[in-house]
Amino acid sequence: MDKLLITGGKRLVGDIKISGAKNAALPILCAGLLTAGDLELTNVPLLHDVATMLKLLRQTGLSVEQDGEKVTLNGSKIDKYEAPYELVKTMRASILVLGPLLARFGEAKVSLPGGCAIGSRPVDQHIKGLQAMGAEITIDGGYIYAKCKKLKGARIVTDMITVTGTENLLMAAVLAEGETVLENAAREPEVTDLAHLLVAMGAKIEGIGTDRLVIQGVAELHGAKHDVISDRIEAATFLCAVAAAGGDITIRNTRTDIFDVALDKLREMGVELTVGDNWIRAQMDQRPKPVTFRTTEYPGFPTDMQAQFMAVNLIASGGSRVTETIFENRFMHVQEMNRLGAKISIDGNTAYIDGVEQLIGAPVMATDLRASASLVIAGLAAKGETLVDRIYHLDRGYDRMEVKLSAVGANITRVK
Ligand SMILES: CC(=O)N[C@H]1[C@@H](OP(=O)(O)OP(=O)(O)OC[C@H]2O[C@@H](n3ccc(=O)[nH]c3=O)[C@H](O)[C@@H]2O)O[C@H](CO)[C@@H](O)[C@@H]1O
Ligand SMILES: C=C(OP(=O)(O)O)C(=O)O
Repeated sequence: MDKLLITGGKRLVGDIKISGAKNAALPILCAGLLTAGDLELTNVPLLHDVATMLKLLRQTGLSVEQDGEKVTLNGSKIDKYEAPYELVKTMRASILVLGPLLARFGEAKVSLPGGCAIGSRPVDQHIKGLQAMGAEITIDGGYIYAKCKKLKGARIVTDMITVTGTENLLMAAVLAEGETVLENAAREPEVTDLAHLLVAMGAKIEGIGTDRLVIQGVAELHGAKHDVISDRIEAATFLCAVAAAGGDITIRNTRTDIFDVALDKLREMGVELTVGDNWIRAQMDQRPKPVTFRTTEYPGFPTDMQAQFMAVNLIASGGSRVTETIFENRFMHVQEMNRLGAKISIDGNTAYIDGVEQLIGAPVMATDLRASASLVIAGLAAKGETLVDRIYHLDRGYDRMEVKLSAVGANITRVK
């Protein structure tokens, strides 16, 4: 099993190119199920989750051609409407085939994703929405069986804001008969990116970027070309790395308008930011100042950046509070951080961090994707060697993180 060996204490200097967003690429690849035409996608990140999604989509009969970050899909020969447990268990986003398969082919059999390290993560809202559109849904043997000759538009109010729930229902609604209104829709930039692709395929969607999406179903969708939005979570992760380790880096191929809250927090930490049209320069030459925050849905502070910002707080010049409101178990990194000499205590969904002057390297274990990233950041700031185990979590969502970090001067290598 691969591990990352980090010798901390190096300043980070240079340029890093940000990849396409995992959380946009995954639903967008599933949109290939909605049309018999060609979808030509660029800026598709080279991630394990993308490879898993392509494997899953190939099993349905979808044709996939991949040339680096360019992926062309053709859905004219799909004849299997299933997502098996073996693939779904490794990637929850597999649930995103449910809406498109049901909408275009009238049936789908998708394994229930189950929980994961960060929480129980039910998909009841996906099911409730599809039922409102007329789908007959049964659960048997760990699988969701969904049937409906033709989905019908409906007004759907989800109990909470759900990102993949909104995406699944959006992809179902574009081929449903009549009007669907999705109230309480997620506004994450990745949802918006999917909506723009669907419009390019001929879908009729109003309210893109708001919490009320109004969709007029169309009989069929055609092919389209689309450049996947850049990954704001990857971008923020590297900015946190420089906040913790110090240095002067410029991230490129990034959007600068979709993570204001994170940029504000970085400034509060003492990072000097210069923002261009598609780049951000971050300079840090002081001990970080502590920042207190609570995670919420977009445009609030993203749960997917919680662990990385906590990693910077570990060495801040004072105390901070981090409150997680989206997932019930997203503090698995805390015990590992404490092994590096951090001082964190947890009370309910709030972590209290007492900044220490210096972390000391140690072997640590990654428990989920962003926890892994946070341990890498802590390792870059720590004195001595940190060995991060179970980095298959990291590879799910970061394109060769150690290569990008080495290129800006980090002492980090992948070991077997
Ligand atoms: C592939 C992808 O895009 N993953 C992102 C997506 O996950 P995902 O779409 O799974 O997360 P959701 O937005 O659905 O989850 C938000 C909250 O709603 C709950 N919930 C959700 C659906 C449902 O049917 N019932 C229910 O109770 C969840 O357990 C969680 O507590 O959004 C999360 C929140 O920004 C991010 O951390 C993930 O990186
Ligand atoms: C939680 C995440 O992803 P997923 O929903 O794919 O598990 C994440 O990207 O941090």
